[in-house]
This record gives sequence, structure tokens and C-alpha cells, in this order.
Amino acid sequence: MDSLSCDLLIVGAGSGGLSVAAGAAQMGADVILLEGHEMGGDCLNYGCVPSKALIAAAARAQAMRGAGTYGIAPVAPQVDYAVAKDHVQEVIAQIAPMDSVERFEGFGVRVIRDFGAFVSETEMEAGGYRISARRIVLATGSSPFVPPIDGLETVPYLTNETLWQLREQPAHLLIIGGGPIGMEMAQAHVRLGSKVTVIEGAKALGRDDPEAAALVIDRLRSEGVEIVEDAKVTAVREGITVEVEDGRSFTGSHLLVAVGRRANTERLNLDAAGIQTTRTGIKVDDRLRTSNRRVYAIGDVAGGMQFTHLAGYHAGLIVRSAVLGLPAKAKTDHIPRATYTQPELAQIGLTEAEAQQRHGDALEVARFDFHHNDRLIAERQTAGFIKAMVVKGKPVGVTIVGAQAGELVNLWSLVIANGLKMSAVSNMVSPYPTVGEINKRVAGAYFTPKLFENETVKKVVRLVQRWLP
Ligand SMILES: Cc1cc2nc3c(=O)[nH]c(=O)nc-3n(C[C@H](O)[C@H](O)[C@H](O)COP(=O)(O)OP(=O)(O)OC[C@H]3O[C@@H](n4cnc5c(N)ncnc54)[C@H](O)[C@@H]3O)c2cc1C
Ligand SMILES: NC(=O)c1ccc[n+]([C@@H]2O[C@H](COP(=O)([O-])OP(=O)(O)OC[C@H]3O[C@@H](n4cnc5c(N)ncnc54)[C@H](O)[C@@H]3O)[C@@H](O)[C@H]2O)c1
Repeated sequence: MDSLSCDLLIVGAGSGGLSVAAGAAQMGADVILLEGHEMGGDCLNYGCVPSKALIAAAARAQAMRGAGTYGIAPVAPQVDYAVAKDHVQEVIAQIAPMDSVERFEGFGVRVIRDFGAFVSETEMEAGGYRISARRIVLATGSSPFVPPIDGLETVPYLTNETLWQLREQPAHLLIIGGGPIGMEMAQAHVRLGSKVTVIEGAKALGRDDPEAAALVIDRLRSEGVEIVEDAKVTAVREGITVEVEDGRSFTGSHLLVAVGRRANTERLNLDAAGIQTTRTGIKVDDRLRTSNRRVYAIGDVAGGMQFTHLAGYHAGLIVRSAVLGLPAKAKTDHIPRATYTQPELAQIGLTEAEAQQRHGDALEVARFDFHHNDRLIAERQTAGFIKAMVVKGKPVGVTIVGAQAGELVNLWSLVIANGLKMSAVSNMVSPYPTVGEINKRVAGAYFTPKLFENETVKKVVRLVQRWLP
């Protein structure tokens, strides 16, 4: 077996691994990148990109149904599901060159198309090579968790890895799990003309602010999605029938399993490197180091939040620490998340309930409802609100539900990442009429009681007015 050595060995060419490889190689490090499956990982091939492409197709279909409000004759869209899936594949193909072997070889990265496994604390084997590295970055991502439900293996169920290949339109799609995957795919499919039932063991979108989640759930229901909560699936029978703990059962033509993720650790032979795991992934400290000090873990496999932008953020920290030798600690308070249903649901930092628990009486909550935004009135998309959780003038969390919530939350990452106050947001001037004004208006809502319901301010104003020439 041939030997190779490098400064940085990166395992996994997905959102996290590719970002580390690009940064490290372009800064002069000697980098080897291992990928056992598809370049681009889950996000490009089975996750964010195909799901958002299908959501875009579904939004067009929905717009046709709702055109009457704007004076345009509404039509029932004629959906060709297989062609919608072609669109999904075209979108993937358009982005794929950015994640390709050729592009990374152009940066000077040596790409080996194989799964890597540890053979010692500092060496891995892949592609017929024994590779030793000064530092190793594990960016192996996660896979769909398939729970041990009785009978599940006897039916042809779908996961986020197989859904994109399905070309026949599901007549009735059953979805187990009302998390982000379940809810995004439920709305996309009902809009594309399938009947959809979501069977959720607890509460749909249960990690989110309940009031914000309710707005999304109500909208999906009004579009025809059947959402069944407190319905833990215990068995699946041919047909396809899904059975719930309390005796209810649901029959459909297709079944999507979306009940969470499991970290991709099994091929790595972590024991050979003395690397410990937790229930959710590889155990890391706040510098993303594993229990083997020369090995880092980033992105989904690190067992925390699971988002492409988090993997990208982790990658930046690794370039800082493993490439430049600078200290870099991972924080989570400025990491947003967004679920791309319509209305969208975005969160950064603490929800109101979490902030109340952590900060008690010091918490102030400012709120602005979307139906006061003139642009959204013009667009007729006024369902939604923003809530900012503020402690001593600084936001500690923001919840946004409504049109473009995922875009609106960007600003709050800037604010929280840089420790800015609400005054920084209220100082901003937004062009009128934009949806982005909502962010300024919630800052305004925070200051309104302080300025307009304040006796001291009123006294000062009366005094100034008396003396002004
Ligand atoms: C349906 C769906 C929709 C999503 N939508 C969004 C979204 O809208 N926004 C968002 O931010 N996130 C979204 N996500 C989450 C996002 O896809 C992940 O958080 C992100 O891909 C994680 O990046 P990663 O680098 O950790 O892993 P990945 O991108 O999955 O990359 C890991 C790579 O490692 C490879 N690998 C595994 N083991 C080995 C080994 N031993 N040797 C070599 N290679 C190995 C895998 O083949 C894979 O290519 C979505 C996920 C799903 C499933
Ligand atoms: N827009 C985005 O950023 C986006 C979109 C999709 C996925 N993702 C990422 O992918 C991850 C996984 O998403 P997900 O939706 O698969 O997982 P999830 O863990 O967020 O939700 C799974 C849901 O399934 C339910 N469940 C579990 N077992 C069940 C059973 N036996 N019967 C019925 N319900 C059951 C859970 O109560 C939970 O609500 C997300 O946490 C997120 O990090 C992100």
C-alpha cells in the first residue's frame, strides 16, 4: 500500500469539508480530501438544493391557483411531476461544478474518491493509500434516521436520499415526522397536486416558537395538508398503511420517512483513533476538537445543529485554528435557522420561552405584525410577525414567521454576531416600500414605549418647546 502525507486530511466533501478544503488549499496548506459518495454531500444532492428547487416549482403552481385576487384568471395548474423532478436535477447540475473534483484540484487539493477509515491516531486508509496528516477534519455529515418501526422494511418507503428520483406523482403521500423536512415536503407535494398526510409523534415544528409554528401549520392545513399530531407511528403495513400508538391508521400510496438524522460515523473506525461519540454524533469541545487533539469534527457529524451554514461557519473556524494556528471557538447564538414553507419560519438565538426562562424579568419582547408592512399589503402576503427578545438593549433572540422570514433573519445574525444593540437597527434607514422595513419597525416597537409613554421625555419636550426660538 502506498503512503501519502499532508498538512490537512479532510474526510467528506459536503458543505463543511469543501469549505475547509477550499480555504486551506488556497492559503497554501497541503490538503487531501476524501469523498466516498457524491461530491457536494447531502445539501447539494439530497437536501437543501433539491428541496428548495421542488419548493420553487410548487410555489409556481400555487401562484396560478391564487391569481384571482390580483385580477388574473386563476387556473388549476397542470403539473407534470416528472418534469418538476427534471427541474430539480437541472438545478443540482447547475450548482455541481462549484463542488466538483476538477474545481478542487484546481485549488491544489488532492481528491480521493473513497470512504476513509482510521488505522491509527494520525493515519487513515482510503483509495488504496495509507495517509498520515498533521491534522484531520471529519466532515462526514449525517444520513436519514430510519427508526425500527415494525413492518417498515416491508414497504418501499422514501427518504430524503430517494425522494428526488421518484418520477411518478404520489396520489397520497404519507409523511412520518412533522419537522422541517416533513413540513417543507408536505406543502410542496400538496401544491403539486398530491394528497398529503403528515403523521407527527409530538408537535409539528415542535422546536419552534408555538405561535409562529401555528401560523405555518394553519396555512398548510388550509392548503389541504392533513397534519396529525401526538401520533407516534408504531407499525407500517403493506398497502401502505401507517399505524399509530393510539390505534389510528392512515393509508396512502407513498411513504416518506423524515424523523431526524443519524451522524455518519460508522465507516470511520473511530476507536482506532481514540475518538469518542455522543448520542448525536462525535464528541467535540468548543474549538471543535474531538477527544483526539489532532482531529476535528464539523457540521452534522459534530452532533449539534444541522445546517449547511453551520457547517460553513465551522469550516471557517477550522481554517483559523488548524491552518493559521489562531484560537477559534464555536458559538451558536448567532446561527439562524429557517424553514422554507410558505410562510417561512426563521429563528435566531433564543425563542421567547427560552429567553423568559434564562432572563426572567430582564427580558423585553418587541413585536411587529406583518400586516402593517405596506409592501406586503401590496403583495397580499400579510400573515406573519416578528418578535425580538431583548435584554439590556441587545437582542438575545428573534423569531420571524411570514413572507421572506429567511431573508429577514440575515440582519439579526449581523447584529448578534457583532454584539450590536437595538439602536443600531433603528438607526438603519430602509428603502420604502420593502419587506426589510420590518426589521427596523420591530426596533421601533422596542423604543416606542420608552419614548412615547415616558413622562420624563414628555416633560423634557415641553421644556425644550418653551425655550426654542
Ligand atoms: C431534505 C433536507 C433539506 C435540508 N435543507 C436545508 C436548508 O434549507 N438549509 C440548511 O442550512 N440545511 C439544510 N439541510 C441540512 C444540510 O443538508 C446539512 O446540514 C449539511 O449538508 C451538512 O453538511 P456536512 O458537511 O456536515 O455534511 P454533508 O454535506 O452531508 O457531507 C458529508 C459528506 O461526507 C461523505 N462521507 C461520509 N462518510 C465518509 C467517509 N468515511 N469517508 C469519506 N467520505 C465520507 C458523504 O458521502 C458526504 O458527501 C437539509 C437537509 C435535508 C436532509
Ligand atoms: N430549512 C432547513 O434548514 C432544513 C430543512 C430540512 C431539514 N433540515 C435539517 O435536517 C434535520 C432533520 O430534519 P427532520 O425533519 O428529518 O428531523 P427533525 O428531528 O427536525 O423532526 C423529526 C420529527 O419526527 C417526529 N418523529 C420521530 N419519530 C416519530 C415516530 N415514530 N412517529 C411520528 N413522528 C415521529 C419527531 O417528533 C420530530 O418532530 C433538521 O433538524 C435540520 O437540521 C433543515
